Amino acid sequence: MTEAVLDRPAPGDKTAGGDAAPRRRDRRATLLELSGVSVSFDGFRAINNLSFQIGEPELRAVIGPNGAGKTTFMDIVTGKTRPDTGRVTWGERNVSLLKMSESRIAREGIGRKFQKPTVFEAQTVRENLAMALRNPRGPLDVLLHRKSAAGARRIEEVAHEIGLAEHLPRIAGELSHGQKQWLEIGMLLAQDPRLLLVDEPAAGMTPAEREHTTDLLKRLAERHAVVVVEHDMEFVRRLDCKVTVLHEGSVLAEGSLDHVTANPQVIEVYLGR
Ligand SMILES: Nc1ncnc2c1ncn2[C@@H]1O[C@H](COP(=O)(O)OP(=O)(O)OP(=O)(O)O)[C@@H](O)[C@H]1O
Repeated sequence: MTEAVLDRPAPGDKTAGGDAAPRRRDRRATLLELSGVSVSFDGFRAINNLSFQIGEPELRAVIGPNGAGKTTFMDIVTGKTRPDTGRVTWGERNVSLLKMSESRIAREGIGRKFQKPTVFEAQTVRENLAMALRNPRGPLDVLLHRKSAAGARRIEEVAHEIGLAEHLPRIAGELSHGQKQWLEIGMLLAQDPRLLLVDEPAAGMTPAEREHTTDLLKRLAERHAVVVVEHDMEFVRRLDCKVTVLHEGSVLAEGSLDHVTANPQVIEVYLGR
């Protein structure tokens, strides 16, 4: 299935009437699709006939009260939890993720960032990014040499993207909480993911760090599918993207934040307890 999107013109695009004018872009293809997915833990249905899709590129916020199934959704997509029923398909060829191991799913291009940063504290920012690089080793030294030069370039690129280009020689343990979060996002980027699942990126950040994180996620979503699970509505508002509200393991509402927060059922779920 595809969906039409509005986008900014590409650099150098003279057909769209100037830099500020949005234009209709190629239709966005579905990258990930969950269909009729259910999973129970000891008879309790944590995910209940869940169906939804993520396009590429796209920025999507997934919200919902405690216990709505947000973490379990990510566990299913990354292969940590296997659903009892339903389909989870991926990419142009709609391959099923359900039979793949967690490491195979990661190699397919699905990266997950947990809430708590897990960078290697004793290593430098550069070393952290180097360890994360997707770096298949071939038998020929000459090729290895070329790869390491390319790797160094890629590290610079990623560091620039996450705003840590000036911090590459620093020990990761000395970074601020926000910088560690960006480094970890960079470590995901180093593996060239197509889909990034990001769990509560704004938690514990200063206002300035939150702003940087908003900008970073929005920029990443120009080229990747980015799914942000977040409790903080102000942060979600700033992401300015489509929102999926989960409740009791199903989609309760979907659309802009204004649209979903005007939904009486959503209000009931959030405030009626
Ligand atoms: N391994 C498990 N065993 C038993 N119950 C589980 C397991 N994992 C999740 N659950 C239950 O499934 C439901 C959904 O949990 P989940 O962690 O996905 O919700 P969530 O939306 O991420 O919540 P929160 O916002 O609090 O993190 C909860 O009721 C939880 O207690």
